[in-house]
Amino acid sequence: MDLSVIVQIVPTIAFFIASVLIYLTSQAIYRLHFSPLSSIPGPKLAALTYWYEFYYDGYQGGKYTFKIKEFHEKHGPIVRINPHHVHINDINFYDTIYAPGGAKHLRNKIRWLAIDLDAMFNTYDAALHRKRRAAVASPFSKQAIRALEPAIFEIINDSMGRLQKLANHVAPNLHAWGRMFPWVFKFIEKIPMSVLAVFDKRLLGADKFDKEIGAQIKEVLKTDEPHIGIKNVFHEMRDSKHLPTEDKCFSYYKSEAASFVAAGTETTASALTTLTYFVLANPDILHTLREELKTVMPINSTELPPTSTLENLPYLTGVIQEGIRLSFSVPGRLPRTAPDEELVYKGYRLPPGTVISQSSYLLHTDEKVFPEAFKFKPERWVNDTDFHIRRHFVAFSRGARGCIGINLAYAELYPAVAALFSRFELKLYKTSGRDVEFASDRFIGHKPEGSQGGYGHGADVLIDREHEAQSHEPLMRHTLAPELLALFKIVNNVLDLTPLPQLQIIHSRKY
Ligand code: HEM
Repeated sequence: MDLSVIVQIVPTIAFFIASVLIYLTSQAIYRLHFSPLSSIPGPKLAALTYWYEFYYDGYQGGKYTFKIKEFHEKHGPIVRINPHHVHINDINFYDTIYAPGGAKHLRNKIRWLAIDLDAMFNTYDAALHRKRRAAVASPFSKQAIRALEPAIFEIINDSMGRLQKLANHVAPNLHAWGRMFPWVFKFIEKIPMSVLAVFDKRLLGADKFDKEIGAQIKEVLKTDEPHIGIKNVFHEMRDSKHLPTEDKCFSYYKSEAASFVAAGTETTASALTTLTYFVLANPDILHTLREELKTVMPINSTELPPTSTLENLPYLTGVIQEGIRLSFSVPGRLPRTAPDEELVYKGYRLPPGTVISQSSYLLHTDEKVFPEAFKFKPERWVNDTDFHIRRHFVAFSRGARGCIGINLAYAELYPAVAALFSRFELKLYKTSGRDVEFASDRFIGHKPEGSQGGYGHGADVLIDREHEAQSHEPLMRHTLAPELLALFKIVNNVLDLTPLPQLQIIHSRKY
């Protein structure tokens, strides 16, 4: 290059570098010394740059939640975890953030979350969210879910029957590649599933789901007339007076269906597999559970008592609560902002717009509330007569953005657990506590790399018949949860679609 050109561009480059340095230095000084959050305790590096959070969550893979726990141990109940985000670990301040009355506090973008469907879950505008949620509130109400009980039982009985039948057959153990590369979904969303299925036969299930769901939606969209008879969620949305007209379309319904599948399967399934592991790993727990179940249902019977009866069983309730608590389905920060309000926590002023969160992982492993927190102890719920630990239980979050599927989750779990442990004698096979351990927070809690849960969603619980360890082929790769969602007619065949936790039954016999 001509020397005169170099002489000309050097000052420009120097100016550019100097400007960047001045900008970064002034930003650093501001963040550390002048930001309204500068007095909040926490590591200086976290206050200085987002790269700190990214290092743990992006580079190390979902590890920041564990680091945040360490920050709290060192700095107390309030810490600054990035330049604009304050994390609090105090149940007494939980409702102030999440359930302040109405939808005053907005959900902030969940960092590193790959899925960005235009559905209720990802709606950040409070007014729009209210309308979208109101449109589906009724089918998720306790009353509506109760009305589905016969259908839920039918599906559970069907699943148990298939479990029995499948016990002597061998099925392939599929590993969806989406497990390893969740971001791929961002791209594949744009490509028709039928095209993708040509390249990966494992996506044939997804293609089938895509077509079925598409056909259902088209059918619903054929007319504007209110639906008579049993409604599915699409009828509910179409007939809703709350849902904005522009949402009453094919693409929105499809996004919402995908969001329900994502939010409703992995979470419930993870609770079911986690509790299955712990119950089978602890013969005393299994024994106590069965003894209690015997009081309301004959062993070996396909008749299930009403869910309301099962809900009154204290030990079964304890088993389910511990399963949900220790599955760490949604373990991390659920960021909120208070756009028009200054919040004050223990004298620390958090100006309007500050991103604030708490994490269920921290609250659910607080030794003062849950002694021996990582142990599966159903009795802690039985003895919770003063509702002390129930008050600290936030697996479903709270408030206007709390889980809409909570009633469905319990309506699935109670009869499923009752049926599973009263009808089958099961034994763990090649499964240890590590396979259900929470190792990485990717919005959904993931299991350790190399475990049965894989470095991805959910956990596999391998179950074996007591004395027949010679043939250990996995026979079943799903939990009941996805099937139960079919009740809403939004999912017909998700079993081969999603990288779901696998309940692999080697063999089972009647108990
Ligand atoms: C054990 C099972 C489940 C757990 C632990 C769980 C947990 C959660 C949590 C923590 C949230 C976020 C709330 C927030 O940001 O404050 C959430 C939201 C949501 N859940 Fe669940 N969930 C479960 C089952 C289900 C089921 C069965 C469905 C049924 C489709 C479902 C559908 C949803 C939806 C649609 C949202 C978004 C709500 C909104 O943005 O208004 N969940 N869930």
